[in-house]
Amino acid sequence: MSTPVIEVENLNLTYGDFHAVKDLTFEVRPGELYALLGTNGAGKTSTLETIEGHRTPTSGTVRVFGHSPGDRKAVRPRMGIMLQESGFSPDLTVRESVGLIGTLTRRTDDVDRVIDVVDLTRKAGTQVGQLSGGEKRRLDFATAVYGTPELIFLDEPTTGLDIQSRDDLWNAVDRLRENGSTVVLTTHYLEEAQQRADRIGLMHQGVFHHEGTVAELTRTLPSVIRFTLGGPAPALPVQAIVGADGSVLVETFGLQKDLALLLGWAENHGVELRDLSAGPTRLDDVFRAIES
Ligand SMILES: Nc1ncnc2c1ncn2[C@@H]1O[C@H](COP(=O)(O)OP(=O)(O)OP(=O)(O)O)[C@@H](O)[C@H]1O
Repeated sequence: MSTPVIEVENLNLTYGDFHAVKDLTFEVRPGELYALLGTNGAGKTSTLETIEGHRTPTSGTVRVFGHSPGDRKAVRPRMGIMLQESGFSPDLTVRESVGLIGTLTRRTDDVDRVIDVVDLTRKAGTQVGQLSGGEKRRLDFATAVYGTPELIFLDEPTTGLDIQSRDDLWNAVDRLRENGSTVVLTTHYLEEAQQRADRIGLMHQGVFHHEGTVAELTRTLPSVIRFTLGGPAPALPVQAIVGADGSVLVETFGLQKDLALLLGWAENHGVELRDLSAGPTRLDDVFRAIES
């Protein structure tokens, strides 16, 4: 098996008396998209900052490409970090800011190519202070694109982006992955993680509540069928929770069988199942199960 890009072993981080990350162990493999998710204050940022070399572990070890993250020369040029706020100077233009990424990371790329990938060509001469929120976010993304780094950190990359910009960003991420980049993602948009992550580490209060593929995470929970009844209807053929507004929720470990029963019942009685949806448990439900 190939060497992991990131290896975290028994990582502990404390702030004074507060134990923020507790004996965390995981690895990220080459080419993977790994999503680090969790409740507020779970310890995701603390963990990422340690991997990025900005924070020293209280105990435990972290290796990136087999090196300590503190070994800046060996590690820094190989990783692109899109923070929630990159802190580009408001007085610099987009082109000057993108050029700075090359200087800081010691990676090489064509500045105009990068500006084109993040769709800021029309704003290349505009000062950062005059960009909209979404345009600033796209400029932040340039830090991950510049020089096609082998390892990319995306910290809530799509927050504040409209749908078109979001799709563009994910297309650009797909291209980086085709070039072999490994991606570590944090997001509060669980659908994005569910659709794109190879594996997910779900943190809560400093430890992993779950770790594995999306399928592994959701397998332990029942599938869900939802629909709404427009009016009075005969007794349902399966166990369900029926709301006062006619909304129906069926939780089942036999999705195909129960769905067939419901469709047959609706057909026989001429009942319309409005807004019908059926599928495996979503990550949102896994989160709700943790928090409750
Ligand atoms: N510098 C610090 N000093 C003291 N406590 C801190 C410090 N940084 C973080 N913490 C605490 O450590 C815990 C983990 O914080 P962290 O920012 O890693 O969580 P997170 O999972 O990124 O949360 P969120 O989703 O809310 O951003 C929190 O309870 C936070 O209050």
